[in-house]
Amino acid sequence: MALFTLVSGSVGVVTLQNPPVNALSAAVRHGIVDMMDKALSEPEVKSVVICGQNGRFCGGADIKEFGKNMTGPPLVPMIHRIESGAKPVVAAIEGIALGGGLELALGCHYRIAHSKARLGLPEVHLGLLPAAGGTQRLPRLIGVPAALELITTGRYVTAAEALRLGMVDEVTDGNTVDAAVKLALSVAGKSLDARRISNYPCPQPPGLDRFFETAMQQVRQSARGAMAPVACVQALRAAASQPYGEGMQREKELMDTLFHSGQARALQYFFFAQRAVGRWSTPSGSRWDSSKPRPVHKAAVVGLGTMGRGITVALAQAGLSVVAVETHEKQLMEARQAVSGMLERGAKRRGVAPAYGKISYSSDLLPVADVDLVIEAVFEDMELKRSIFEQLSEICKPDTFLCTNTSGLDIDRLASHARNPELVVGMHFFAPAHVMKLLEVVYGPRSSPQAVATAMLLGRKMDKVSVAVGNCPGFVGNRMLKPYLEQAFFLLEEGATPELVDQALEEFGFAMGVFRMSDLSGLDVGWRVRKADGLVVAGASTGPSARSRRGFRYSPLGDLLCERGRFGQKTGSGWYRYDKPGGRVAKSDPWLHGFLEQYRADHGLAARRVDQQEVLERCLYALINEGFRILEDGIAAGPEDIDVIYVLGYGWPRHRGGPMFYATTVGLSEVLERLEHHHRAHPDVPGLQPCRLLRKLVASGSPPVHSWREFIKKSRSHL
Ligand SMILES: C[C@H](O)[C@H](C)C(=O)SCCNC(=O)CCNC(=O)[C@H](O)C(C)(C)COP(=O)([O-])OP(=O)([O-])OC[C@H]1O[C@@H](n2cnc3c(N)ncnc32)[C@H](O)[C@@H]1OP(=O)([O-])[O-]
Repeated sequence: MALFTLVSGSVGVVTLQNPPVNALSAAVRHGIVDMMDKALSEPEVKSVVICGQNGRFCGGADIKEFGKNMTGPPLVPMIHRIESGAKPVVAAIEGIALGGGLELALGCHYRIAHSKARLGLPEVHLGLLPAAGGTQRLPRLIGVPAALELITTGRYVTAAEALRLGMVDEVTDGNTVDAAVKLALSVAGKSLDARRISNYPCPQPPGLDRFFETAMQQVRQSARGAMAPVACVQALRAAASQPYGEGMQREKELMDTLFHSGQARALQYFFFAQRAVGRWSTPSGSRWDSSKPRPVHKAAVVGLGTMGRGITVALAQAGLSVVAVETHEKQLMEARQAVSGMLERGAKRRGVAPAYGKISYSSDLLPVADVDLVIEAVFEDMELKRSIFEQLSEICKPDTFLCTNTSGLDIDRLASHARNPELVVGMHFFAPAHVMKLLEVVYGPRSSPQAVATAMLLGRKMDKVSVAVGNCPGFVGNRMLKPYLEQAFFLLEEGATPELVDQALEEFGFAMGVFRMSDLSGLDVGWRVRKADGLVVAGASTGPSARSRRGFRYSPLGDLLCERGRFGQKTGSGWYRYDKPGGRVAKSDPWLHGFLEQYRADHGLAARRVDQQEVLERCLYALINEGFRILEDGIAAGPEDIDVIYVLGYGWPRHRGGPMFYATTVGLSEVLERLEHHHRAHPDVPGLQPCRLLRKLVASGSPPVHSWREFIKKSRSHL
């Protein structure tokens, strides 16, 4: 819908009305066309202002309409009508002008933005490109290099940067609509020839061909198989080398290749999945809309190792007062310096002052007595964490929330060492904690709905995407990682190499394959967990028991490397070798290949050819299968929770939607059939035995992913 009002005697104000973001739904497009017709035809109207209701200009095309038959007036002619009209049109940009919303503004003759507004063309994040003239008008307005960067990254710019780029004509701190009306009054009757962007020549970057070759190379490399960024470069190429009309035709052709693509569906699923996880629920019935969070103004972080430092920075950047505690004086000094550096760099990136004053440091726990919430981030050891929780229970206020950053230890066991177990939840951050968007909020059977709600809201305040998950070993992310890693080890035993496995996973879209990732995070991390689980037998022999644990297949390959001090990048060698300890560039290691051959010989294993398809099936389907078990156990409420965790925390390629969504693109019956195939070949590997929920979904005709939450609720009693 759109509203028309006449103000100051001669300015027609067209207001978009579609809360919460005034998306350009069919109804809104109808409204704009009708109100513009009215404004352009009524003689007393000399100029027009377009604005959005509720202090938001427009969030772009209505993404909810994409999967359906699109009706209503198309955007391109609607915007062309505004641009070619005889009366000046001013866009009053408050809050947001994104995607089709910015394209609408680019069709106007003038743009005024409020100083807090954000502008951008984020279509690439939805697997699309700006298809309402954005790829043709923006480069004509701000130049090809700047337009290319904004459109291929989809990043938002502040009003200040938009002014610097020439994207807007004015920025105001006051009432934007009033300022726009004032401008509209001042330009009424003036010629618009120089204000119609589509008539502008597109400035050519020097060495046009070279420029676009380089751009395409860089975009292909960072896209890792995503189609939309590549199409964006092609559309901008057309803008730089063809007349506007032909460029628009090219933009349409490219959009047609993207709009119905699997990648676009995956990325739009992921857009809504990130919003769905905020509507959390637990098997015990606690829910996001019935659990009232308690405000957290002052927090404490106990343990200032790598994670503790990142969490401290994220809290301070979110505006909280933080007490940062580290009992080792030397570590406290180093942490203080590191935190200051991180604050400074973060502040520079965001154009704000560093929040040094928000943090106070202490070498003992006493100063945490008055905080609202504590996040414990000490070394991953149950005994150490138990003593910290007991001390905190003595020192803290009775209603202080006690949270732990453990990446897999039993939350409820820790809660039993707290005075008020109901105030204990896990807040599992991902390294680097001040950068990674994901937060697993882990509730135990005794965690109160208010504790979960408070941690979820605090995560959002720290600009994280919080996902509520149940308590079990490894929670969701690390629990699914176990069968994924296990299969990778087994494939090495059967003849694969780390290079082959990693290449398959990286071509699938992961930033790093499983073995390069292990070298980065440190092989000793997994080794410690396997030791704690009683799986490691030092100096494993060559007999059959060496490759079996509790009756199931086990590969000691990772343990054997750790026993040789090969922890990965930090020691200069792991699955790959590096120039020096801490080196980042992985190189094939002849020693490792020799070691694998000897290992196979020692265990009577015959190497065979392993192809990329098998790598994907064994590693990804085992991970997905564990995802179904997690849904069956109620540890995650829905597939969106798992997919958001894997994309934001474990590098699953976003343009594949996440593990559970990906299973639907392959086809659940295909995933089931392949798991059965591999389980027949490896009956001693429970990770390959298809989960009952998967069988049930296939038996029910593989219902669409968005219906699984209800399906699981209904069938939980039978599972
Ligand atoms: C032709 C043209 O070239 C092409 C093809 C396009 O234009 S493609 C479209 C391009 N536009 C975008 O990519 C912008 C996407 N939106 C955002 O980035 C953010 O939403 C936001 C605008 C910065 C607000 O953030 P927020 O944190 O304040 O609230 P929220 O929770 O995110 O959103 C609040 C509610 O609004 C819903 N919503 C937001 N944007 C929407 C949109 N464009 N269409 C439909 N619904 C939308 C969202 O699902 C949520 O719903 P619910 O969960 O409550 O039911």
